[in-house]
Amino acid sequence: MDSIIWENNRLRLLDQTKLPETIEYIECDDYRVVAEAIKRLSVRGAPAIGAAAAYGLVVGAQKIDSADRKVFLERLEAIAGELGATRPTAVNLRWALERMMIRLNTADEQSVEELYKIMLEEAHAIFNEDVQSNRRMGEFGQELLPDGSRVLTHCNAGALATAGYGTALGVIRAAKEKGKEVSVFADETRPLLQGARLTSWEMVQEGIPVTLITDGMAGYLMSKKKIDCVIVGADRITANGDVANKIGTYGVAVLANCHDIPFYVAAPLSTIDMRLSSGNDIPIEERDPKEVTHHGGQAMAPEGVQVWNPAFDVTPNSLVKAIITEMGVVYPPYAENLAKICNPKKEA
Ligand SMILES: CSC[C@@H](O)[C@@H](O)C(=O)COP(=O)(O)O
Repeated sequence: MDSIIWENNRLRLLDQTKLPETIEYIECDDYRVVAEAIKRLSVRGAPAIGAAAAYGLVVGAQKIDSADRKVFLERLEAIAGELGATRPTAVNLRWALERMMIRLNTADEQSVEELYKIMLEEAHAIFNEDVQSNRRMGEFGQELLPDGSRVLTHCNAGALATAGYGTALGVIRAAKEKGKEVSVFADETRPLLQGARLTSWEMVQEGIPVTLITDGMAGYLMSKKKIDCVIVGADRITANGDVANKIGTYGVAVLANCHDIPFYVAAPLSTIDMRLSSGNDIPIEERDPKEVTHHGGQAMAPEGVQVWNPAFDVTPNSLVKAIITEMGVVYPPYAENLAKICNPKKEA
């Protein structure tokens, strides 16, 4: 199921908040609609919000009524600022918008029509490269999964969270495509249930055996020796290999390490933020307390209760067995080995 569609010069985003019950697309005829879709998690997952924002900028350009290059670029800069402010943790959002603006600002082309064409090409490139990266990650990552592997995953790092195919779930799909029998345990992922609503849905669609558990069951599941490895995606990986991902990931990593189970992270280079030296520097989004106190419009907690609702946590590099990227599987020491793939020239 495509979550981001560009067709006839229009952007459509699958409304993931409605899954698995309803398949409904949001018609994005204004960049503000895209910004709102990112904020409310209609489109979500680090690479997906990067690609959606790149197309969102193109949607924004369609309504700029000036043929003056300078004015056009200034307005786009402001739109990029608004799109980029929607969610702070996933670095792919900023990465995609910066890439778009750099391409535009360094273009030799002068007319606004030409610039529009260039930005559309760049958005398509961001989208297509993400699909290719996921496939390559799948190729590399599936080698870590022996036949018969039982894999635990957290949140949703599948096709829905990317331009297509998936990061963590892409590795599992690739193993299946190689003829291996793989089965998945999916944490439901409180509070917004991306694991229950999206991961288990994607796995059912793919014909990959999946068992849904509540987040609190992961430790007991591991103690019963039912898990061979954990694979999750990431929203941001810092230069030292610390990993920000959906809240609850850190707990899963601690449990996996206690049970001697390898904990893998699958993420494209666009998720690696070499500007930050450690996970302490990652901005962690805090969301509406209602996401914790309410479910399906019904209260699950007394009115007035205090709530803390960070959407992500940081897993320290010491708990991460390997990071699966489109450039290969990276092992510790991460500071050294991530630098080699992210800044190949500097390191050569
Ligand atoms: C391939 S996506 C990896 C992560 O973006 C994913 O695990 C995650 O944490 C998504 O969080 P979300 O809040 O649903 O956008």
